[in-house]
Amino acid sequence: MVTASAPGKVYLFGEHAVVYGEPAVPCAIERRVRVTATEIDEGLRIHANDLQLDGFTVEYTGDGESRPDVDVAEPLVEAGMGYVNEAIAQARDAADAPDAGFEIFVEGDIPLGAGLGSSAALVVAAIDAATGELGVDLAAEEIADRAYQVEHAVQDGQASRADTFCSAMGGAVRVEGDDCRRLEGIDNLPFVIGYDGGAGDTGALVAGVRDLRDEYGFAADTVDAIGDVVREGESVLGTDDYETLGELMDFNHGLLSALGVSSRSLDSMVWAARDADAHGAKLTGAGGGGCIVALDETDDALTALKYTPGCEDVFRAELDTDGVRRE
Ligand SMILES: Nc1ncnc2c1ncn2[C@@H]1O[C@H](COP(=O)(O)OP(=O)(O)O)[C@@H](O)[C@H]1O
Ligand SMILES: C[C@@](O)(CCOP(=O)(O)O)CC(=O)O
Ligand SMILES: [Mg+2]
Repeated sequence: MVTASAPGKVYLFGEHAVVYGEPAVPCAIERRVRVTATEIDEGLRIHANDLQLDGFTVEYTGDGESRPDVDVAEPLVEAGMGYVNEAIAQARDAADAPDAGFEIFVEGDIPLGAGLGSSAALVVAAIDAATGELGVDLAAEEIADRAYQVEHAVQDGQASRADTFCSAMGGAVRVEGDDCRRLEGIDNLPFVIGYDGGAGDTGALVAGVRDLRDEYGFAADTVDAIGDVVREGESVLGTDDYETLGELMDFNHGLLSALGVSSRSLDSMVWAARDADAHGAKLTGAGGGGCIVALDETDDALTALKYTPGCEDVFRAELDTDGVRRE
């Protein structure tokens, strides 16, 4: 039995545009998904108690034939199970053990579908735990690469390497196309997260931006402009110039909003944080619903968000310098 864990992340800058080759800077946070893998004779048995479909907790045998005993639409079940199935396929491939069976337990403290990268953390931890159980130790870079293949497959062929690289390596990272690197010397940034209790469908939101970009030249320009914001932000990263960082986060949110991926509750949390004099605030991840990230070293944004209608939870997120690790 091997247990591995991997962190979630917030995007300081650059989500969505990173799918089209612009740079992005995600930062790993101290919230994790833990996966325990035990080799069994055959098949795949998954216990994912955090995964609630219409109020049911799901347990199922991922052998391609049986399905959860719940009355929900097949596509929902497939979407929910796709990450673990594909991660285990990667682990079998990496360990050259195509027939290895697994019992998998998943649990974590990252809200699902909320822009904090729970999918990447799940896939990274699952690949490490399952290969570890088969006696194979993959380098973090290889886990990142295999986890990217999984997100790419599950998100219908549209994904960047950002979430999976960040989760595997930890810390603040910079991703531009296939060029992935860790950023050294980044101190803990004063991140405050607001969570509306909702979720967005990453695949559908990414597809929406792609369609806008195909239809309108100015939407393509908006994606390019996000890249410009990231490049500008990089020049002050690692300094204590939170004023400029915050201003650029605000700009980044405006551009994401123009691309149609914000929502009323995300906007109202962003404005609550700004009204409380946070340096800046933006949605994080795919959007549609879920989380915003604000930059504020005081308790003002935290307190304001606590009293913001539509904000269900608010917490500080510490930068996690550890990526994937065995527990
Ligand atoms: N703890 C978990 N247990 C089971 N499935 C999980 C868990 N964490 C994440 N997932 C999978 O990842 C999906 C969320 O991924 P995604 O839509 O990309 O949002 P995000 O990565 O921002 O959380 C969930 O719907 C579920 O399929
Ligand atoms: C929108 C995107 O840039 C980030 C998605 O992040 P999350 O799954 O919403 O945490 C997609 C991607 O990079 O693959
Ligand atoms: Mg995700």
